[in-house]
Amino acid sequence: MTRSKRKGPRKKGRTGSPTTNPDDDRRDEPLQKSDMKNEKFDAYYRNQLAIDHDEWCTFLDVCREPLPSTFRISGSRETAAVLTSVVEKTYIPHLTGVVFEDQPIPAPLALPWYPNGLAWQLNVPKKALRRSPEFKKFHSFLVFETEVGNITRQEAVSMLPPLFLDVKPHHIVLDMCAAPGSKTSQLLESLHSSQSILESSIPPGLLIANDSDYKRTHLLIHQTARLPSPAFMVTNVDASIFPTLFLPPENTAESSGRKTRPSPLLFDRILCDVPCSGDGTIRKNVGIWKKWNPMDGNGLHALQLRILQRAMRMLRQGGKIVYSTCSLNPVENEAVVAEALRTVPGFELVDVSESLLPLVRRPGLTKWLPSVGRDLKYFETHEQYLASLSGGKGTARLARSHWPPAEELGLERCIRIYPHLQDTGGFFIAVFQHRRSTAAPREGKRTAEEEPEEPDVKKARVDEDEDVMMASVTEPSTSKCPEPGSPLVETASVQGAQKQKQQQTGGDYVFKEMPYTFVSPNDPIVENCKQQFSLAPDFPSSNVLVRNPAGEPARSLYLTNDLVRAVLSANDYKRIRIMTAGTKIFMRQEGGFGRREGGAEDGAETVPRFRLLSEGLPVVLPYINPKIILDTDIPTLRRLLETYYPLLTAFGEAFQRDVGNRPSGSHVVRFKAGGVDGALLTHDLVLPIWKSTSSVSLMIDKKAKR
Ligand SMILES: C[S@@+](CC[C@H](N)C(=O)[O-])C[C@H]1O[C@@H](n2cnc3c(N)ncnc32)[C@H](O)[C@@H]1O
Repeated sequence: MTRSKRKGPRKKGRTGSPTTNPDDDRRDEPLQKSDMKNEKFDAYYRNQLAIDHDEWCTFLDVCREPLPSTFRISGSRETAAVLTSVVEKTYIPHLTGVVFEDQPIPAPLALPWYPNGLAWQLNVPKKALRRSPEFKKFHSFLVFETEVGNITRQEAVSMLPPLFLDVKPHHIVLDMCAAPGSKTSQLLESLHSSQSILESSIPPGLLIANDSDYKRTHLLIHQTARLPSPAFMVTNVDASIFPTLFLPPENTAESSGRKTRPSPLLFDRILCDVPCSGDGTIRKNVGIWKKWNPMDGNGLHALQLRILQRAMRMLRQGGKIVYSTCSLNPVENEAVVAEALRTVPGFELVDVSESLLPLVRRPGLTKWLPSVGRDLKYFETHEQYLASLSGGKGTARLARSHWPPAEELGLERCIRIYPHLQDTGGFFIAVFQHRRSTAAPREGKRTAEEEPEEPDVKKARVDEDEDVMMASVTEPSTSKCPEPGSPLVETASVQGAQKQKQQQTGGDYVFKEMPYTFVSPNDPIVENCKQQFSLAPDFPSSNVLVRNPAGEPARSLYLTNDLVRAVLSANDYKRIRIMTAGTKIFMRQEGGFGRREGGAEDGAETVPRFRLLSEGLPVVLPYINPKIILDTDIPTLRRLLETYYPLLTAFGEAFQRDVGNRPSGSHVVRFKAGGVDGALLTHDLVLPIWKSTSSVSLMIDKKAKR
């Protein structure tokens, strides 16, 4: 066995991460193929997965092979189309038939089930990728486009849940266990699917991405930063007790001016990509070969179930939930799905056998046998298991729901992806639909009768308490995945429950983030920004917010859409533990003061100057008066990219004149598409600049400049 020479303590867990996620980019230490075996894994799954001996051998062989790299073209629709065509027409012809060190190297392959050819698989040894002249060039292209956010590395199976969720721009979406955010990014792209390369049309819908791990919410924020969205929020709560969110009371004609009660917010789409034992990632996390134990999955069942049940109670009628894991274990998959269907009425599994057709899959299991202990003791029924515990008196670790249900629930509609089917990791997906009641709901309007069984907060609490009790016999005291092979923490999760309660009641419990506060629409700074950029009268000034309790525009101004505004104004930020909301659009320029329009002529009435941020520009652009945008060309862009603060005199006459006529401060420039001296701009590029007395600077970050 090959071991690294690293001394000192081993990394905690399979990946050192609190959970397993196919997209966590850490791999275990290398392991020889001959060491890739685990008798328990073999014995447990050989009979569970309903595949014959030969196929099981192929399954294991593929598990011993490294996982191919996969990536998704993820920019706006136009960028994606341009890049796909570049890959197909420019790179693929050069990468076909390449031989490296006498080995034929396969060309990149479009994943046949991913819509519009936007996802690719690369089965190339690292050495060839870095050293073969053909692949080296392609590698640089991938690295560059990944840096600027047009390409996202993501495991093939991890791309599936968002596809099955089918998010539209008007949907209200919750991603319950979202960090580090690969699927969140995909959901965000769907929410913004109608946006073009230059302008974001603010989607009417909403995406809340949540994770209970505070540190990991920062990964989530970082990962989603390349698609700034006024329709996006990040929260940091335990998904199994995700608080009911409210919308403000409406003053409608029907209520004849009377204030109605706040209404609970129901979701159209919910993703439950729950923490799991992660043995489907064995090709990448080879340490699983050494540490695998069925108790890892047994211990997570209760938490997974509570997260799914909570999602079901927050879904509107007609809405969809995708439940997914990267585990092969039926106890974490079909057993959770079955118990959720049994306990929350009104739901069914969607038959997705005709969706994403080229995807090779296996149906969900209807029979399985849970196993207990390090020596894999199997029990046909829960009763037998209970009887085995010191004459029936021991503490139960497994619940009845670990075993298959007695009733027919359509579990074969679940999807199992095995590594050997199409050279991927292992994965599990179930798509739930909340059945509509016979009183058909009207599209886009959520009325009381459309609400699922449980918008009643009091009832939800009772159910949650029951679930917490159930968790006490089955669940590790932490909500994170146990280290594979580690003994389960079998004590009651009383502390966990107390912590959750504190969190639910908004107690001060370590939540130190600043609140978002809406700025008065007539605030002089907002007014000044509006005047400076000639913003159209319909610019949503009432959706501008800042991050401090006083609502003081001291540093940054953020913009949300109406729905995010509604959620922020009707819910205590501490109760829902808001990490971010909306998009940063303007930022105070240090040392800059401007005279307020209509103020005293002598300049006595001044306000701090704010500049437009590049990440906020696509959101603000539709409101900017086109007349104030400075049109220029590629040589100007080149000069601005090459030099940090080029003097005005360094530019062509026209640009010098146009900029020279403007006051110093923040401005917007459009670089027209076209080609000059071998440089080609395939589309117009609109970017912010800062003009000082004698120089101009492009206000984008270093990475983007590169
Ligand atoms: C499988 S990972 C999610 C991967 C993510 N969906 C993606 O695509 O990048 C599971 C996540 O659940 C989080 N988690 C664990 N317990 C949780 C809980 N009770 N509530 C919310 N999140 C939880 C973990 O911190 C982890 O980030």
